[in-house]
Amino acid sequence: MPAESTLRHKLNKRLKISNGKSKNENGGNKKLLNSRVNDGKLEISIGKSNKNSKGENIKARHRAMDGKRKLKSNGKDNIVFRGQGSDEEVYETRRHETMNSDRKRKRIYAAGGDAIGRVYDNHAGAHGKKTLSKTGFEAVENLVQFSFAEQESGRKSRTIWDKGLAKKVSKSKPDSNKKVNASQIKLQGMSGSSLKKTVSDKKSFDGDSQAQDDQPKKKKKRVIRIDPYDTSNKRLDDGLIPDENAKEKKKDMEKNVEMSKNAQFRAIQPSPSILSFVEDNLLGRRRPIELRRAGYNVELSAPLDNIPFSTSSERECIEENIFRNKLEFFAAAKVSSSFPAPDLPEIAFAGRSNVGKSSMLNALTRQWGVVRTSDKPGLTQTINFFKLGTKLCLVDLPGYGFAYAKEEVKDAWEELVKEYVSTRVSLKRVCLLIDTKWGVKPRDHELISLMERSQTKYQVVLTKTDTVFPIDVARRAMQIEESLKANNSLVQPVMMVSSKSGAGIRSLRTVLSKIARFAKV
Ligand SMILES: Nc1nc2c(ncn2[C@@H]2O[C@H](COP(=O)(O)OP(=O)(O)OP(=O)(O)O)[C@@H](O)[C@H]2O)c(=O)[nH]1
Ligand SMILES: [Mg+2]
Repeated sequence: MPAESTLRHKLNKRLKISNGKSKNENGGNKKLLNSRVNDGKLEISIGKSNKNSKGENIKARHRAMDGKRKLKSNGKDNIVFRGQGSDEEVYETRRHETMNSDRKRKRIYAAGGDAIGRVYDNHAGAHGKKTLSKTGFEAVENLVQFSFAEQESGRKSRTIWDKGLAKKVSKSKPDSNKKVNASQIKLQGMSGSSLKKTVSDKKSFDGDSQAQDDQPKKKKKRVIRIDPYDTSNKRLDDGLIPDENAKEKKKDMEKNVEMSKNAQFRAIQPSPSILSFVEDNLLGRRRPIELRRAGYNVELSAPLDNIPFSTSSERECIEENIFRNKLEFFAAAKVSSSFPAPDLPEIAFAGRSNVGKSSMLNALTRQWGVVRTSDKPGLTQTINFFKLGTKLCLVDLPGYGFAYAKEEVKDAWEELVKEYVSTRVSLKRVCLLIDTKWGVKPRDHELISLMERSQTKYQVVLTKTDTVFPIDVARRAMQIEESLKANNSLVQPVMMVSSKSGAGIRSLRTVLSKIARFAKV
């Protein structure tokens, strides 16, 4: 072992060499201020002179040196070597038993090539005065050896002597100017978990030491930063924001469901027969120029029906004789007991309110104004019976679903309609009107299942086809045909009409006139 004076000299030299940064910051030099051997231990004082290079007094800051890079020691591993100045840092821990019991919290920071040996004993108290046990002294010696060895040889693996225990620590290329962050640290025999352990060990040690208890403990203030826009930790019943979020989410979900329904609808491939029917009858939204090119008079109220007005002479143009007859209202019923005698075959028009039932009667017979219509749902509130000549009766039913009427009144209409379609003996066909835009709704399904049960023949008629594109008319027809394929009472195919443009009306007349021709009461 080198003489005490030699070591003191070397350590002092190292402290001065390493002091570049501190000097810049504080204007003072760190050095071994004092040392003495006391009771087999070397006591050293490390600090800065109060004078800078110009000779002016400055306040010494003992712990300022590389303060950011402190590594806390613990009770067991009470000496830490820190290598700095190359692109890795080396930590060496010393066993607890190598230290005197009252010298447990010693740390040595060794700064690699520009090694800074710092040994301090918190127990010693005063700033600047550090005591070093003999073993600690050896550590300093080893540190000096290590630093010199590294500088001189520049080896790729370095050896640290620590009380006869040699440890090899792999080292990448030495670069004393490069700063090293903690992630680059290679620690032999000390994993992250053991690092954590050192902290807890330190705590337990603190608990044992009476001297440590005497010292006031510094509590770090925990700063909690709250992000005002982050509602992830908010309780649901905390306020309005989560509720609003929930509502928005619900809306989004509903929108997604709606979107997926739309996507499903757009994926429907109509059959060639439906597509050709749509084109032949000029169904769907069409531009006037298109109708003109096809030979229709766009000045007429329902140009595609090609019949200008509703005078009897003009009605002679209707292909089907039965629809040339005058349409006459003869009975209205609010209850089943008010139904007229079932003398004529009846064709009824059912569907949701405002779907266009009454308008269809007018369009079929070309007699505008006989059946009252309105854009306000719920106009027709009774079952209205109309004679068409002496061979057929057309029945206008009240609508179901949304209507401007009281719930109990609407329920009564619905019950009346259900009773009529399921019990009326003279009823030969129910035209179930479906708005092309909206398709079949749950109330429609209710009526369909009722007609299936009562084996009432029904015909699906898509209305208001002029409000959607031709392809969507075809898709809707295809969709309904597909969904109702299995129903026995359904009369195929699905009809498509527009009372406004007159599209498909002639085809519907043809279908219905056959019923009148062959039906027997
Ligand atoms: N664009 C368009 N509008 C139509 C068509 N058929 C009917 N309408 C309109 O739809 C509205 C309702 O027509 P109505 O015939 O009264 O309907 P409804 O099914 O009898 O209604 P309720 O009697 O309330 O059940 C009216 O404003 C009509 O002008 C159509 O083919 N195309
Ligand atoms: Mg009506």
